[in-house]
Amino acid sequence: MNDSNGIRWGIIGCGLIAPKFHRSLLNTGEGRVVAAASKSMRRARRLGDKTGIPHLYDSYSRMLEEEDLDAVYIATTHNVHADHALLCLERGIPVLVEKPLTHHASDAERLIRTARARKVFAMEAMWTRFNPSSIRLQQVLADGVIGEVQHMKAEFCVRMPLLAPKMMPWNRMYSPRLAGGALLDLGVYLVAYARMIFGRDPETVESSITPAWTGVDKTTAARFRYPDGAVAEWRCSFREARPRDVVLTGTRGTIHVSLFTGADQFTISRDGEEDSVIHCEKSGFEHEIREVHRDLREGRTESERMPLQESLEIARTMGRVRSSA
Ligand SMILES: NC(=O)C1=CN([C@@H]2O[C@H](COP(=O)(O)OP(=O)(O)OC[C@H]3O[C@@H](n4cnc5c(N)ncnc54)[C@H](OP(=O)(O)O)[C@@H]3O)[C@@H](O)[C@H]2O)C=CC1
Ligand SMILES: O=C1CO[C@H](CO)[C@@H](O)[C@@H]1O
Repeated sequence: MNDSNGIRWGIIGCGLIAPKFHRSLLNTGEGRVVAAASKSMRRARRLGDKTGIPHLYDSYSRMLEEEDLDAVYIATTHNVHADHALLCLERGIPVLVEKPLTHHASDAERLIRTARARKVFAMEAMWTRFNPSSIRLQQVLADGVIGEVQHMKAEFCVRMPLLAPKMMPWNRMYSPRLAGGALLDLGVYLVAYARMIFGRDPETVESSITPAWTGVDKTTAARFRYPDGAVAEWRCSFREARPRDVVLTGTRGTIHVSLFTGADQFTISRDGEEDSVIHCEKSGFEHEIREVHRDLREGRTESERMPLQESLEIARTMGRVRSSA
């Protein structure tokens, strides 16, 4: 499936995140990006100049036809993730699809049906789940260090200007056409986090949404209730620069986790004890990329840590957040 230089990746979508994926892949030492495609040759060349990716295309399909790729990283806007993943899956090419897997749950169903029918690997790039700190946190929770988790409070805020970046006609973040908005861009991490912590879908969903003038949400807040009485409350926003934290409260203590900045550690607090800081290996895309490589080498068509069914449930829960506001 790969040559002596490792797994051969292609990239669809030559925007901001593409060079980070390229760099992280090189850091794994397990593969390289051999081709990248954009709707615009100018954007493809700009990425090529930055990264040295050898083959650049202004057509996604032409790249898929002409290149011998082991996997494709889908890094386009949320509205077209499903279409671009399907372009690959229908040709039998595995995909790592940037979050959120799709805009609507119905598109996720379509994508998953095709991946399963063709027996081709597909995964949502929920990279935070593969960070060593997330894996360690799950072990700590499973060991009952803070007892049963009763409450999750999470915020992910990133201040986003409404101005269009130079190369784009309109900033994707605020565009309804491109499936922008804080929920799809940031809130998806928190919905996925709640799914990881509580291991199931919420029984009830309450939400409130503050729209930007463009129509997409600039802030979304929600409360999830679970059948055993546990509650997850979270908020995501393009209006504020911070916070980006999670606090888990269990029957025997609390855990503070930083999302993104400082995500390499978490702090456990228990009554009558000194706080203990658990330090973990550095976070980054490298962990999810290595996991994809392992899955591909071992012939799996889904990730055990980020299965497609879970991505579908996350997409459905985001639909419930939108409809309950
Ligand atoms: N994991 C992480 O930490 C991050 C993940 N992401 C995710 O990665 C994906 C891409 O994000 P990012 O790179 O920031 O996005 P960009 O705004 O940089 O755009 C990515 C690509 O989408 C297409 N696109 C963007 N704007 C427009 C437009 N106005 N009209 C038509 N096409 C457009 C272009 O594709 P083309 O070049 O093919 O024409 C562009 O290269 C998203 O799913 C996002 O959520 C983003 C940032 C961080
Ligand atoms: O996934 C993401 C992580 O954080 C970014 C901001 O810093 C977001 O915009 C992005 O889509």
